[in-house]
Amino acid sequence: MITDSPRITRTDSDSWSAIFRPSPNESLQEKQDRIARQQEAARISKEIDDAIEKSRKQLEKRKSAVKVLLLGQAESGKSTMLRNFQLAFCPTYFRREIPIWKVIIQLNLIGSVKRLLAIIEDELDTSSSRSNNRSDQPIAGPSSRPATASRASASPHVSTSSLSKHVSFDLKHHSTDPPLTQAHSALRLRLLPLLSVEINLARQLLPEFGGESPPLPSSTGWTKWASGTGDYSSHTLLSGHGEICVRAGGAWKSVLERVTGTLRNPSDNSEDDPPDHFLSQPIQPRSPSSGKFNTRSMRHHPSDPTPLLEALASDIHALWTDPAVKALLKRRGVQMEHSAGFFLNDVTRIGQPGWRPGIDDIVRARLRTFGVEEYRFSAENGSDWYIYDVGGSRGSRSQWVPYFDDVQAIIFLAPLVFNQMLDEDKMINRLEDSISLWREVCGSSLLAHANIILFLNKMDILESTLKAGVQVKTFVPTYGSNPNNMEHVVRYFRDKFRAYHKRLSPKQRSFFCHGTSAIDTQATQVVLSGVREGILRGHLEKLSVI
Ligand SMILES: Nc1nc2c(ncn2[C@@H]2O[C@H](COP(=O)(O)OP(=O)(O)OP(=O)(O)O)[C@@H](O)[C@H]2O)c(=O)[nH]1
Ligand SMILES: [Mg+2]
Repeated sequence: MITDSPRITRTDSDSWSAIFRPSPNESLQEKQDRIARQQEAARISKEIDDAIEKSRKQLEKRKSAVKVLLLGQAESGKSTMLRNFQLAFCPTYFRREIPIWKVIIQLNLIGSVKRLLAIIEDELDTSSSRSNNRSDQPIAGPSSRPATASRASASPHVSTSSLSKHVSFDLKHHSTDPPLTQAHSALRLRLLPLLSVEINLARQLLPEFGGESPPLPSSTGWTKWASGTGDYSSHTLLSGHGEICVRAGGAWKSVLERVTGTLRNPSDNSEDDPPDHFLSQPIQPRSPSSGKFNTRSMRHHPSDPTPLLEALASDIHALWTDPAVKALLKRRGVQMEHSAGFFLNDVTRIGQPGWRPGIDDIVRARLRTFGVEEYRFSAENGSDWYIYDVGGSRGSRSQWVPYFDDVQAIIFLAPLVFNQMLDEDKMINRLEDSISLWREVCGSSLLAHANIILFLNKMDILESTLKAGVQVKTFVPTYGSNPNNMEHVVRYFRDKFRAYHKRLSPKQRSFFCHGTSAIDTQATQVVLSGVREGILRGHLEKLSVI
């Protein structure tokens, strides 16, 4: 049956050696050609052997590397924590990405303007249909139409379930509220070009521009530019977040590098930055004038939002600080300051020529993750780290499972935002969702071998919420009459998380918990330093190295 195999092998090898066998009457030129062919074949063969050896070594290295998974609901701060890792593990890489973050922040700002304009337009439409026969001044007065508020945190009336599910707003008319006027309408028109810039950039980023839902994350690739409605074709002002989404891969970075004129050749080693050091000191951003990304001297790419933002910064500022707009937002229960990627208060600074984001800006930027992004860091002690950043929205969670396999540690981010609802389901309280996700992660048999480290994130938001007098018991009836202060609230929820961890873990494991504020990079680096040591120690113990 298989008797002809040796014959095939012999024939192959014969024809192979025949290529290099000198012909009986070989001329000098033919001899030189033959030797050159032989040398080239040997070179290619060695290259293949080297490549095989390299991937074998890489596989070995990967097997012994530390793998950490960042888990948590959308907006829990996973990617922000990753940026803190980058700052600590590889500041050079972090610094190189500053121009990219500049565009993201600019787009976050444009997203907020877009949201503001949508609310104003809605108000103008409502009032013009109401007062068709009235004079033009004022063109809009107070209206009681509820806005499409993204975050439910103001004056809530809540239901009675364990954590509140139903929130409505106190929408009172105030006849003393300043009305919208023609001036607002004019301002709105002046700001419209910002939307074109956004659309232009989306065209750069999205071959599937105008597509529907975010693309599947399994293949590497493209960024999804999502507005609240997913309608990019229209220049009308739409409601919704205008939130930027990226899909795992990294091609989106090249697009933004092109737009910012900072696209570098991967083989370019002319970087004058010092090499990365594991957990080095936080870096200071370069001053605008010293950096090679100085925008003043640069000719802008047509999709670069910088020139338009520089030109319109004062208009945006005027709109944002306008008393009539403030009153309108208040009436509609919209608290934009609490939205992720909120930069309206910084518009004057961002609109200054040559502005370059600092670390504090970058950790406040919002870029939604789809799929799973893998990041590799090399520690100065020789250990290799793989950190996986996942998309946390409810629809993305099934994609986490393949990464559970050989992960050593999970950093689970649970923001104690007891008075906020999920973006993807406004009926579900964020903290309630975090707790049920925590229960699933703790109880997963696939993760039985992994250490789970809980970061109670967004401590700064908890603090300001409690300071504002928002009562936990309003949203979490079981909190009862416990004191409404940081110490008691944190302890209450930490104990809740700890109890589930103990009860649901398939086998006994230690409970690690830290209160964090991922936008406070200095404090976070101290936490990460301790966490890194702990993870590495556990990992080495498992490998029986120590
Ligand atoms: N105030 C405050 N904001 C935070 C904190 N951590 C993260 N944020 C902000 O919250 C927003 C969302 O954070 P991300 O890191 O993008 O959230 P994520 O968990 O990666 O979300 P997905 O990618 O959708 O899964 C960003 O604008 C961050 O700047 C924090 O501790 N305090
Ligand atoms: Mg993310």
